[in-house]
Amino acid sequence: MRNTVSDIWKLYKSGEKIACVTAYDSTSALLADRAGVDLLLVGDSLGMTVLGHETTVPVSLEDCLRHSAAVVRGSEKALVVADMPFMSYHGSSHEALKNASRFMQESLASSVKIEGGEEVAELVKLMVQGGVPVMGHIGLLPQAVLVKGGYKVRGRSKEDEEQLLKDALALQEAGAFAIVMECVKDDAAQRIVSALDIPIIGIGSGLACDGQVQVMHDVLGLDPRFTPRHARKYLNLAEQIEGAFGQYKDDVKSSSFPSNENWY
Ligand SMILES: Nc1nc(=O)c2c([nH]1)NC[C@@H]1CN(c3ccc(C(=O)N[C@@H](CCC(=O)O)C(=O)O)cc3)CN21
Ligand SMILES: CC(C)C(=O)C(=O)O
Ligand SMILES: [Mg+2]
Repeated sequence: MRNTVSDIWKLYKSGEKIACVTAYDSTSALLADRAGVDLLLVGDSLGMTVLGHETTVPVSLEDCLRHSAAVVRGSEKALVVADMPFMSYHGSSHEALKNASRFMQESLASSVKIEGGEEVAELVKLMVQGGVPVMGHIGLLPQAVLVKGGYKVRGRSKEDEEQLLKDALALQEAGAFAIVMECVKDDAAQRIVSALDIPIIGIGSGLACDGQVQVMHDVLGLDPRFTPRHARKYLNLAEQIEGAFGQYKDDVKSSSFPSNENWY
């Protein structure tokens, strides 16, 4: 039986850390699921990691729906959270709710995630009332990269720390089942985690968080172009894959592939 928000709360209440990684396709979802990862996030980071965009801004609703469906098909146990992409929850609450329901009904995701704090709390409340489990996302908000002028660590000033705490409390009050907290300075992060009664899943926000989320490509060392400081590379897949492709290419060129067990 697939994890529900209750299973995630059980982990939180027992003090067991929640392990979350992004997934974008059914094969990697299957592997992370078998490894026992609690929660799979179909991040709109797929725009950068999979589709080759420079930011997550060009990612469409259709992109996210298709990849979410693939992750659901590949996994059995993990709770699947689908990121709602840029501007898919800003027009009107009517449109936002309609878009959220497509993740639940077409992709069969178990929940959605939206970026923002106080400003999206009312919308979170409406989604939860409609039966959509919602994960919040505070701190560094990649969808705001163009208005912020870059990716900046949050919680460096006292005012910013207060705002982040207000945002977290507003999301909790609105009924979010958990919150991703991205790139928030460690002391601000600790304060927010202590003040909240729902799991805070950190990325680049220190050890106090109730769980951690990382981008799959960063964990696997799959993208030779970029790895943020907050990631730990458990493999250097980029190097291994490039090596394997090179050997394959050489074998084709030299006619050492295929051999008789490879033909019919
Ligand atoms: N592969 C990948 N991993 C991610 O974690 C990730 C994505 N892509 N794409 C979407 C967002 C963007 N993220 C980012 C992007 C840049 C920084 C970055 O440049 N950080 C600086 C610190 C900046 C500061 O000090 O204010 C660093 O040095 O790592 C961090 C997170 C996190 N997300
Ligand atoms: C980095 C995580 C939290 C995310 O939102 C994504 O992968 O899109
Ligand atoms: Mg995202």
